[in-house]
Amino acid sequence: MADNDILLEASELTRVFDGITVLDRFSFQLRRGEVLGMLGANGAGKTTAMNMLLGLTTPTSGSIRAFGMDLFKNRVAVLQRCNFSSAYTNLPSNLKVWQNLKVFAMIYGVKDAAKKIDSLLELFEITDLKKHVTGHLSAGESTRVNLCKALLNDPELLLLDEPTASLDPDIADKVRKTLRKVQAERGIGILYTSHNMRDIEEVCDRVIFLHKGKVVAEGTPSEIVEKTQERSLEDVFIKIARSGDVEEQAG
Ligand SMILES: Nc1ncnc2c1ncn2[C@@H]1O[C@H](COP(=O)(O)OP(=O)(O)OP(=O)(O)O)[C@@H](O)[C@H]1O
Repeated sequence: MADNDILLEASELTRVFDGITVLDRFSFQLRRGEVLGMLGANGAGKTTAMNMLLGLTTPTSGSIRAFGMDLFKNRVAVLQRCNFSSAYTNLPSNLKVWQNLKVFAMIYGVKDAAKKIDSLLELFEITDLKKHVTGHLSAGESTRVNLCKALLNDPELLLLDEPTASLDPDIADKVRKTLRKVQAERGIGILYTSHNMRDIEEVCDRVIFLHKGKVVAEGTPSEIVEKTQERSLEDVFIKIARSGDVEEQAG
């Protein structure tokens, strides 16, 4: 595979907080056009890893390369080509939805921002929320506004932290399909966390399971289920969360 197919590469990322290792030699590669799921129980280290990949937390050791560049030495150049959305981060609450998106569009230097904002609101079926005050939105509405924000700069690399966490099943289904469509059309690489295994099976090409900061299983969702001889990805998740590992069965 050509090196420029690798959008993001974490090598031996380790983070120690107060003497406790919360990320332990975590390595992975994310390729252009791939959706990689990062799974693990509460406290497994996913948010710590996401924060490092956004340049917000420094690793105790290890390195991150994005688009072939060292993240910490080329933070601005890297972050211009990325974006991020989380169910748990809020946009400024006093602005209307379009004002918020306009501010981000200006920060990102988006050309023809009004048209871009309208097309993204339409994509996530929230055009009717354009003039609503952001702080008055429901959790699911504000999640979709956040996703609009995350696509404003046409990122090549997208970090999504539980993007469907607050969505009802109908909207979650639509959002998954929309994300998959946009991702396939534009060849975006996505790192995706979720506690919803349906989400993961539908959206992710490949997954990594973290337990106490260590990678304990890796592969396509169906490969992992087959190798571990569990009944479903959800069963694999529960097994790892409770016993810390899954045995891979031979043959
Ligand atoms: N700044 C910090 N100082 C000390 N400990 C921290 C800090 N940030 C995270 N931790 C610890 O690191 C571990 C991993 O936390 P992290 O938030 O990365 O887990 P997570 O996999 O995202 O969990 P969840 O699914 O609950 O969001 C936890 O035990 C947490 O308490």
